[in-house]
Amino acid sequence: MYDLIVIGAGPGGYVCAIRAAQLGLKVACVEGRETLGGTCLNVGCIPSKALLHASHMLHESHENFDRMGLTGAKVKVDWTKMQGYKAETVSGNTKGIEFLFKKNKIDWLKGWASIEAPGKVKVGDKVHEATNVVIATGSDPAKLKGVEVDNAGGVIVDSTGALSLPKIPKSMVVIGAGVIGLELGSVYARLGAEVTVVEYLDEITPGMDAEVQKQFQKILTKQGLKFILGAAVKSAEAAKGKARIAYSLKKDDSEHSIDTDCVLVATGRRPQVDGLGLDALGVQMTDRGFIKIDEHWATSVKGVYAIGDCVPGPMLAHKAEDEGMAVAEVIAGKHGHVNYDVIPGVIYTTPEVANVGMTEAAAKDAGRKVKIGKFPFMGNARAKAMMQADGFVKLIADAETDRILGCHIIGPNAGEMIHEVCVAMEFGAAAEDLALTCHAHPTTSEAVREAALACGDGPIHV
Ligand SMILES: Cc1cc2nc3c(=O)[nH]c(=O)nc-3n(C[C@H](O)[C@H](O)[C@H](O)COP(=O)(O)OP(=O)(O)OC[C@H]3O[C@@H](n4cnc5c(N)ncnc54)[C@H](O)[C@@H]3O)c2cc1C
Ligand SMILES: NC(=O)c1ccc[n+]([C@@H]2O[C@H](COP(=O)([O-])OP(=O)(O)OC[C@H]3O[C@@H](n4cnc5c(N)ncnc54)[C@H](O)[C@@H]3O)[C@@H](O)[C@H]2O)c1
Repeated sequence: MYDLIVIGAGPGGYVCAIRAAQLGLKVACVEGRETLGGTCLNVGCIPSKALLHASHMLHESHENFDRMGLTGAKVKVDWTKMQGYKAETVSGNTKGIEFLFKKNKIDWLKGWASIEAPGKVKVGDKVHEATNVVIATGSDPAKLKGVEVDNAGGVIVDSTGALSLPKIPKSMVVIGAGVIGLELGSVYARLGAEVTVVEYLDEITPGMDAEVQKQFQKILTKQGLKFILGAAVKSAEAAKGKARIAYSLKKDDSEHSIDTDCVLVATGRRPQVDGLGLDALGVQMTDRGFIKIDEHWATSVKGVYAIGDCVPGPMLAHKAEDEGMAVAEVIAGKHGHVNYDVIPGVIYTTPEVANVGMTEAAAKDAGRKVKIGKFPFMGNARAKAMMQADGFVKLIADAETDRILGCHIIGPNAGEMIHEVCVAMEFGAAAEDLALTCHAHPTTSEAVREAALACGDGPIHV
């Protein structure tokens, strides 16, 4: 008999299991994959960042090394070796979780789970009992009507297939200008593919600050990505190692097609709850197929909780991790807490794009009077030395109280820099608090301080 069985060992599930064990509970975690770590470690965050890193290095060597006085033979790509580097990065991390499970005395129940009744989890032929069950089964790529994904074929693929293509395609069409489409589209553009992104909406990265969207699209276009916006994909068909994509433009309903070597379908993800037996158990779901939870991550069935990508909210590893820790605290009789207003989002392209809190439009829609402090990386010495001075920091503060409401960064190290704003927001800081904080020189973080100064008497370096 366990105190807790967690179903799914992604960032939500494995973090929940570890925290619960640290709090003294007897814990098991069920995982059907061969390795722990879920989507994120196996076919998501980690392998994509390995390919982004390697392809960024290649791009630097081709585009910037010579300008820095680094000359020599042109660096070439060994795709098999790059895949090996990616696999090693993944296995280093998944084995790390296995070690942490052993260290914390968490039983890994190998196989696919279903919930027979509250407190009864079936894995294979065996039913395990627990006082509490946490569902952390994550998400899968969403299907697109008229487009059949075949990852093994390597022509029409989703993100999982795109991480392991048999060869670098000469051309690629990405359906969807969201995070996955732009990260993996960037990888293949840097590796030499001609990449065209077809997006249904009139702008890229829906939900992001409008100024960042425009600048981001401009920079990616400069890097060679082509964009077809306001276009609804109707079908994609594979034949003889190639594919034809048909789409219509929303503005005039005109029909078009593109022939390409590879199609990446990146039109979002959907919660993965099949086979768990939630219907029979009476677990209430939302209209969009997510598990309904209350403010303590409890489902409608007593003793059954849910976290991560299978519940509403941003589909991000760190959001899942935070919920994992919080629900473990709740189950252990403590106070779990997640501040959903301060969850950063990062796109790991070059430059990186990072945000936290409200966009300018959202703040205004909510009836807030705002001050905007903007600072371009052109005025930042470190960014210039790194040859990455495109982009800016945009800080949004309440016009009356000066309290920070949000921050949007496009530029070098944006994904690291955003955290000083997250901490400031957690402490309820004003823009002036950031402006008065000494920042080391020369760092890209100085741009955040300058944006905060821009909310007051003005920045120094523009
Ligand atoms: C290409 C890509 C790149 C990404 N990059 C980032 C990034 O850089 N940063 C970021 O924050 N997010 C990123 N994400 C999103 C991130 O991967 C998810 O938000 C995160 O993995 C969600 O964690 P989770 O624990 O809820 O679910 P998952 O990681 O999906 O894990 C769920 C686990 O449950 C297992 N499971 C499912 N059903 C059962 C069952 N019945 N029995 C047993 N086991 C089961 C699955 O096998 C899986 O291992 C990326 C996603 C993709 C696809
Ligand atoms: N760096 C990160 O944090 C990171 C990286 C990768 C994935 N993720 C997470 O994974 C999830 C899925 O990512 P994603 O990029 O697949 O989804 P997304 O929701 O970010 O983007 C999907 C895009 O596809 C477009 N689209 C939908 N149907 C279309 C059609 N028929 N034709 C053309 N365009 C269409 C949408 O308008 C949208 O812009 C996201 O929630 C994201 O948070 C995060």
